[in-house]
Amino acid sequence: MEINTLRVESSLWIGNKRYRAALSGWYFSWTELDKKNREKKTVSVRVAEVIGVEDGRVEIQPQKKVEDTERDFTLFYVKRSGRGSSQGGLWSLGRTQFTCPSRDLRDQWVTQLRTALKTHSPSRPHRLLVFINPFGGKKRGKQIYHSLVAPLFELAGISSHVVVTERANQARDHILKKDLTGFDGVVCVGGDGMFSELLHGVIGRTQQEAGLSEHDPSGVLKPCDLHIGIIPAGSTDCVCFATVGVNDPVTSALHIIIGDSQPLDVCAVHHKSSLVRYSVSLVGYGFYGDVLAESERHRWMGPLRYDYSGCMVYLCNQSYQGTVQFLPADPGLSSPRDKTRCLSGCRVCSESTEKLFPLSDSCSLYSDKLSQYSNQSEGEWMSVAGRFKCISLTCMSSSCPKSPLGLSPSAHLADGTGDLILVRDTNPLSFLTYLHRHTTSQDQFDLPFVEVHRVKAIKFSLPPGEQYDEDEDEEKMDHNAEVEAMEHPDTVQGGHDYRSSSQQHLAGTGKERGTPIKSSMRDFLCGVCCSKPPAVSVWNCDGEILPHIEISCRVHGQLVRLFARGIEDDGRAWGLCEDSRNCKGRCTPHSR
Ligand SMILES: CCCCCCCCCCCCC/C=C/[C@@H](O)[C@H](COP(=O)(O)O)NC(=O)CCCCCCCCCCCCCCC
Ligand SMILES: Nc1ncnc2c1ncn2[C@@H]1O[C@H](COP(=O)(O)OP(=O)(O)O)[C@@H](O)[C@H]1O
Ligand SMILES: [Ca+2]
Repeated sequence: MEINTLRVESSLWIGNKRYRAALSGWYFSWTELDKKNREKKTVSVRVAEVIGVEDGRVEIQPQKKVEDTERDFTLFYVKRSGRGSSQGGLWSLGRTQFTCPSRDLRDQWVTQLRTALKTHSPSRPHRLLVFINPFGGKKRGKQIYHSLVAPLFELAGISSHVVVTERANQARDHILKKDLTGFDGVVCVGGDGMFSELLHGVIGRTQQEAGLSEHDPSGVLKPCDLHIGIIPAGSTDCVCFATVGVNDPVTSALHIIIGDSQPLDVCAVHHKSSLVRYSVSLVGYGFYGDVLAESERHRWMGPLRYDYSGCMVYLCNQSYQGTVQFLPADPGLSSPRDKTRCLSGCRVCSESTEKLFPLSDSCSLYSDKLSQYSNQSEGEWMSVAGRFKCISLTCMSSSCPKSPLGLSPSAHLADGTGDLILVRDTNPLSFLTYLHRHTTSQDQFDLPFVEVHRVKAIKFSLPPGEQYDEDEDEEKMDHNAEVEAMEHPDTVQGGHDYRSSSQQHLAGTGKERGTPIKSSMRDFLCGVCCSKPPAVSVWNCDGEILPHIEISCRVHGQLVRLFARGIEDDGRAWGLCEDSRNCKGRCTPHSR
């Protein structure tokens, strides 16, 4: 073996083929040699993407098997397996078994590789707190974690403390109240609802520890240090899809292991002067609110409940009046219609980091932000009033398997802004065109009844005549929730109501609010033709129904960090662009 400060090199075998292996800088690579020592194919692995180096011949799937042969070592690393297919962004565990000329050389390689790993990958987590929702999605959370994720964590030397939740909000409360010393991150195995619990726990805890109130609508929040990991096992899994590019438990586990870090904008939703919830994907009124409210009654259908409810709500053809005020973001930086995609290492997001946290190092991040806010004039609020099919605010693209490019394909994960999409009342066919464009790469904003604005904050209010006392309405809701619980015990699992308190709160309020909550198809269709159209809808906040209608939202740039790196650009950033017929011109060279 030749070792100098820059390079370690020796001959090795893989099976009966001879290779020259070299560890230099950020890469470990091995090149096949023919009998005349001519170089053939080379494989290179980034040291930062090595998962583990083990003595002997080791397998971890389907079961762990170790054969401690003395001249061998096994390298585990990230392998990009979905290139050029519809699974771009998909990672798997690569494994190569090397045979060295002697045991001594094997020990040297293992030591050198492990040392390089520590040097080039200093921010890997060592200890994680994992929450599994056993009822999320297709109810496979426990199985997914134990069969696919735990063996990878073990291989990478990560110790994890696992909590299988027994009730909604258990994960949030655990993060808010329990001792978290020694944990480098929290991980959820579940859907967007489970992620939202971790989000609320982590943000709440960080503000508590900093002595800050979360309730001031114009207050500054402290960015959170504790990273969040998502192992997708839910219904929509939008946060995972939009930050990783695929919904795959192994890919997400590998991003967690190598300590990837993706900052994420968070929208704080307030009613008057109290915090209602945080959101990262969708704050939606009208169509998406109604779909969620309807879908809660069909939880037993699993992920299909959204398609069923989507069709039902579409048939109802409702629209709602209101006034949306918004604070536009700086148009010089980016626009929701600039046909770019926020990809791993995004320029707009990095430039925003400098704007959000000028001259910052990690210690002064928060105080810098505070002074920046206090020095900054807010800009001018704009206002749009009318009747809408839906109003959506999203801090990121909100791409998901149903909509591979998302609600706002050019939105950014970490630029401190959100995209406000206003879909005015229109005929059912035009609205269907709008919805359908979410499933193709056709521009859903290129329709006369749709407008989109990049914003820092919004406020929603009902028309003066439609306003009502929401507090009085909430009392009605309490009564209706009791009736609902008696009529529909199927939504109650294991003695606990599966829905969160705000969902329970709104259950059965179809008469008051614009949700077609009817118990059967007959009632439903009857409701479509006979009943008076409802005046108000509900807000869907990342899959939770909000207990208020008049709300204000503010985007907090890069408030949390995920174990992710954004979508890697493998030429498929526009989803369908390997197929020029479907691309419809949106696959512009500058977007790649
Ligand atoms: C004609 C096909 C139309 C497809 C329209 C797809 C739009 C998809 C936009 C998705 C935005 C997702 C934002 C994320 C929300 C999640 O946080 C949240 C919670 O997720 P979890 O249950 O995993 O915890 N999910 C949701 O609120 C679900 C929203 C899903 C809405 C899907 C609506 C499907 C609509 C189908 C309409 C069909 C009309 C057909 C008429 C003949
Ligand atoms: N053990 C549990 N029992 C009931 N509800 C739970 C439990 N654990 C988590 N939840 C709640 O279930 C809701 C849905 O979970 P999620 O994992 O997002 O699945 P899905 O994507 O199918 O909605 C979340 O809002 C979460 O708060
Ligand atoms: Ca954003």
